[in-house]
Amino acid sequence: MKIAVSGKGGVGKTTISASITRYLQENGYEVYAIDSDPDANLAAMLGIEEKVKPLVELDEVIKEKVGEKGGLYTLNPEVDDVLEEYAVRQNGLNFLRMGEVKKASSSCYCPENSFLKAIMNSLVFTRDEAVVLDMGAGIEHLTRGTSAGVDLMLIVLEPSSISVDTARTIQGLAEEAGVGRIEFIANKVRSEEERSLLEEELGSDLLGVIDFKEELLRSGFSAEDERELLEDEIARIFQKRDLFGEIAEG
Ligand SMILES: Nc1ncnc2c1ncn2[C@@H]1O[C@H](COP(=O)(O)OP(=O)(O)OP(=O)(O)O)[C@@H](O)[C@H]1O
Repeated sequence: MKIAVSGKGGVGKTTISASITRYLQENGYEVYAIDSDPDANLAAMLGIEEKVKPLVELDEVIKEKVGEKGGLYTLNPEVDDVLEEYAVRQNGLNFLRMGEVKKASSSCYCPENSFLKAIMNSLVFTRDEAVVLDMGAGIEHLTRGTSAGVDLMLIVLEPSSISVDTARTIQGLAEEAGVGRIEFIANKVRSEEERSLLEEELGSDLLGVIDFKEELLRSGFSAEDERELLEDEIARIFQKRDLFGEIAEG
């Protein structure tokens, strides 16, 4: 199962990706958490301190494994040299980092795209494995190639019309790209009024709502504390609707 978390900058994608990663891990999945945003701190939120080799270096290796014409490549957690070299692994969690992509021109995301494409389309995962991809803000990377293999696109938004508009744009691109399921999570909701407006606006596309956590405004919160705060909310959303189970069942 491949899950991508997207949305406008700063809406909470990384915190939500980290919470989902832990939720899935606690529910018995082998999780591959991939940080595709060079500015994000998914590692810190998952309590990972080790340096992780960036996956952009792996582009050639993937091409070699799947062949120039494409093909399938199954990551094997027991023996895989790729995981040994590029992942930090602990108890059912494999943390991978995309790394900084040198942009040849402002519109070229070639190495990142080709790797994302390989990982999303060529890698085969079993029912007990889940990929959680924390996507960078912006929509340039949302092409057919990179999104076609995604089973679930979670679009995070805040209660603002700009954030809702961006979410709808991402939804359109993801639909065009052939993503199987697309769901919205509204984060940082401060009042019943905001909640009702979002419910009205998004209808059945809205999977769940997470309240604004005033605690996070206080200093002294670590990245892990931050994730823990949202983890219960994520558990509540996915206990109400077992989307992961539905996807695994096909
Ligand atoms: N429910 C919430 N209540 C209050 N603050 C929140 C909530 N969720 C996330 N935040 C805060 O919002 C900020 C941005 O969160 P996060 O880094 O997860 O967003 P992002 O979408 O990944 O950002 P970027 O696009 O910059 O990578 C963080 O300071 C985080 O603590």
